[in-house]
Amino acid sequence: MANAKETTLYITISVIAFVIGKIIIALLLYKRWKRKHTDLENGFPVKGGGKMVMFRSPLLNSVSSDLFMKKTHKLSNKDILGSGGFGTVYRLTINESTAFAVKRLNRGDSERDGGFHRELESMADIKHRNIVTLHGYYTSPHFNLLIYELMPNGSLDSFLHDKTHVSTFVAGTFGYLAPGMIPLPLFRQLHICLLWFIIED
Ligand SMILES: Nc1ncnc2c1ncn2[C@@H]1O[C@H](COP(=O)(O)OP(=O)(O)OP(=O)(O)O)[C@@H](O)[C@H]1O
Repeated sequence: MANAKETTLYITISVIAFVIGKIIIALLLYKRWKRKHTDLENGFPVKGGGKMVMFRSPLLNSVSSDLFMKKTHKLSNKDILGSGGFGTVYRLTINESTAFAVKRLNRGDSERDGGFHRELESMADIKHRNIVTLHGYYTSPHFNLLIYELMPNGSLDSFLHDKTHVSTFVAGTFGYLAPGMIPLPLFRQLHICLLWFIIED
């Protein structure tokens, strides 16, 4: 009788220990999943654990890195300005008078990391009024950011190839001609001249 009681006790204790063990494992797995899920909300880790470097830029230095990162975490698809070969560019608005273009490059493979370093090296060395200014960068285990001056009118490429812009440009430059009347080769020549002026300047 005593043996039966002892056996029941052992079985009960084992079952309780097994259930508690399972609950602890489930809680740990849930915590891990939740952290991962929250981290990647909007594609930007909430706790980046990264390093932000601001170049001697009065504009970026006027913004604290905490505020900058807080705003960065709120970026979503509606802030996307465009995408390139290596990453996505977002409009980051700090306040009514301050905004940046932030290029996000995901990490994970050497090609992407290499792209970030190449762009950083080349852009950090260049300072020209016709070339967009790199204000700083942010690097973290999940992604890198390049912080650029915002070009509110978009890229030269979209200006030259987007039909709406072309029509506006043509109509503005040759007001006496209807947009559709400019022959393409002439426009191509203007295109080349414009680029030549920019490079020569
Ligand atoms: N400083 C900026 N201000 C405003 N829009 C920008 C800025 N930089 C990039 N963009 C927008 O984001 C798009 C993607 O830019 P990004 O530099 O990533 O690519 P790309 O230069 O077109 O190509 P690649 O990455 O292959 O060099 C551009 O076409 C442009 O519309």
